[in-house]
Amino acid sequence: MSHQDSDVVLSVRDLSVVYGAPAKGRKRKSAPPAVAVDHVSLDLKAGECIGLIGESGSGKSTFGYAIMNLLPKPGRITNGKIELLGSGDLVRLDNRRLAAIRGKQIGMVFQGAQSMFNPLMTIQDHLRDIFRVHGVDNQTGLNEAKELMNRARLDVGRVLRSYPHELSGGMRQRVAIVASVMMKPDVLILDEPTTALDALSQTLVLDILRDIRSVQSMAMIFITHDFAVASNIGDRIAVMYAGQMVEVGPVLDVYRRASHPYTRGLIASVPSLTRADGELAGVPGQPPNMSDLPKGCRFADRCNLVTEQCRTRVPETLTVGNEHDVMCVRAIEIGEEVSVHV
Ligand SMILES: Nc1ncnc2c1ncn2[C@@H]1O[C@H](COP(=O)(O)OP(=O)(O)OP(=O)(O)O)[C@@H](O)[C@H]1O
Repeated sequence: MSHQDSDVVLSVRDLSVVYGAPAKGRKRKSAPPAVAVDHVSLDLKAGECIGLIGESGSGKSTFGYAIMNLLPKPGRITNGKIELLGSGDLVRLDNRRLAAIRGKQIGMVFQGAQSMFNPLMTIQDHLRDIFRVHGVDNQTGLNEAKELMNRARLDVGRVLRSYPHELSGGMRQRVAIVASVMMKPDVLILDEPTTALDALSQTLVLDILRDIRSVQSMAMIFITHDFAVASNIGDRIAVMYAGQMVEVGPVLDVYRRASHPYTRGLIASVPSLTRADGELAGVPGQPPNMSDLPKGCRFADRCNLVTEQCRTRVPETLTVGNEHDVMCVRAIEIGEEVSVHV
């Protein structure tokens, strides 16, 4: 899903990620490899925020880790390109070059970012490490960090002296954000940065991200399973289902004219996203097994608009509006029907 644009900072083309070792010889005893991200393309423009949503297991985190070229084993990129403006194809860079780019040109705040901290080091020690890796003078770096901490409503003096366990989860998350934007990356990937936080801390983190974006131009991919959060922070929404990007478009367009039945289900699930049994309220059923995918559309078994051809034909991506792309054979009629009702 892509629209060539001159101000694109990150261009992902046809990216596939598999968990599992490649087959050796004819007989395979281990489980077949699971395709977690399957031929996904996405362009991120300078300064924009894409809210990337989807159920657990849809491949959102894998997509984020793959962009950083930091996949946990046995994950591996089997296809595609990740072009970062000015740095080339990240898939093909060596580790030394990647280490220099990570943090400086492209940053990531991980799911449960608290684990990024060494319990034996103060926050100031952590920051010093970052300055050292990127060759930044200690005092200059510290001044920059202090300003960002103020923006993140953190008590600078106390936080710098503290060990990670002395801070609350929300404070650690805010420090993680400060640490990841300190080098002013062009792109920041945030993997569920608000999931483990209470409602107040969630709102604060979203406000802080907005505030930081207003002073330093930075494109973001904000991964979440929550449509409301994605539409609150995002300029565009990207919806992943079973390793594929099934709908991408500007927030308002997707909201008003959701054209994939899965996206419609996600919207119908807001605000009570999941039921007690873990199913999405608006989308009954479970995603397919990623090691044994169906032949046609991956959503067919859960789709209330399924037709015979959906079970045999892999859907193409259709453009239903300006920068609004949908992977469903019925996207155009579904979009028209929805817009009549809003
Ligand atoms: N380290 C791993 N080893 C094997 N399979 C994995 C590994 N990590 C993820 N997977 C598989 O890849 C698929 C995508 O997982 P991923 O964590 O990227 O999804 P997600 O949308 O980020 O889910 P969540 O919202 O729960 O984080 C799933 O089928 C998952 O089981």
